[in-house]
Amino acid sequence: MNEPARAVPLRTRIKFCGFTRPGDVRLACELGVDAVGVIFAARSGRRVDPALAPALRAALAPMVALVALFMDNPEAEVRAAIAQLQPTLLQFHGSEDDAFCRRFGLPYFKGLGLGGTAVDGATLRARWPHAAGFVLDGHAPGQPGGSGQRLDAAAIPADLDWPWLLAGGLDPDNVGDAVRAVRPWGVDVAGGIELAPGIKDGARMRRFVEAVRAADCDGQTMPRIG
Ligand SMILES: O=C(O)c1ccccc1N[C@@H]1O[C@H](COP(=O)(O)O)[C@@H](O)[C@H]1O
Repeated sequence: MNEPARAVPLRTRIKFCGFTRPGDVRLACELGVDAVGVIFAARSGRRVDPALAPALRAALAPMVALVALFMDNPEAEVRAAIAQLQPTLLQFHGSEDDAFCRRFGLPYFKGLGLGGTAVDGATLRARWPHAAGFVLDGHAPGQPGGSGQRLDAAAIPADLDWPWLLAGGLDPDNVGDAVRAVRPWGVDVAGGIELAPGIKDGARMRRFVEAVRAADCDGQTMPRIG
């Protein structure tokens, strides 16, 4: 008899965010991450000038997603950044509504600070019905991400039946336990793999990926086919 489908993902997706150097992008791709993020939010120490974006894109390996991150940027800025970076996905981390997020014709993730709040998955899906996924961060609503604040597992909407990334204060030493505890669809990290804002640390990137893959192997059973 077939075993029921598991809600637990067999492989946790990994997004590394806040790249400013092509060499760091190249190494992240070699380490096997699913996505690399470039930040255009004004309130970020990792903000990239759109003129530097083509060099980051050129460093990307085939089959790795490229994410452009915004936080309440004017539409013209979003369009200019998209033209330079040519991302595969957008991430909006401010007060953007669904109509704004979808007007660029690319799939988007909505980033949300859930610190000190309770929200259910049905509400998120109703507010951003075209979101390809959500990034759930530990900082307070309205604040920029990349703050290093952990997300309380109790704040994760139990009914969210859509791709979502766990974010906020993850690093190579805590990500394995975080994955085992909440089994997110994916994880998203900026500060925990850096030497300084926007300057990635190769050893930390490698240890982060290894910790996620080790957690993926724990307690997982492959679904039986046929
Ligand atoms: O990283 C930033 O500077 C940033 C600024 C504004 C909005 C979002 C931002 N980053 C996002 O937050 C997560 C978690 O960051 P951290 O690991 O806690 O440092 C990061 O991956 C981005 O998606």
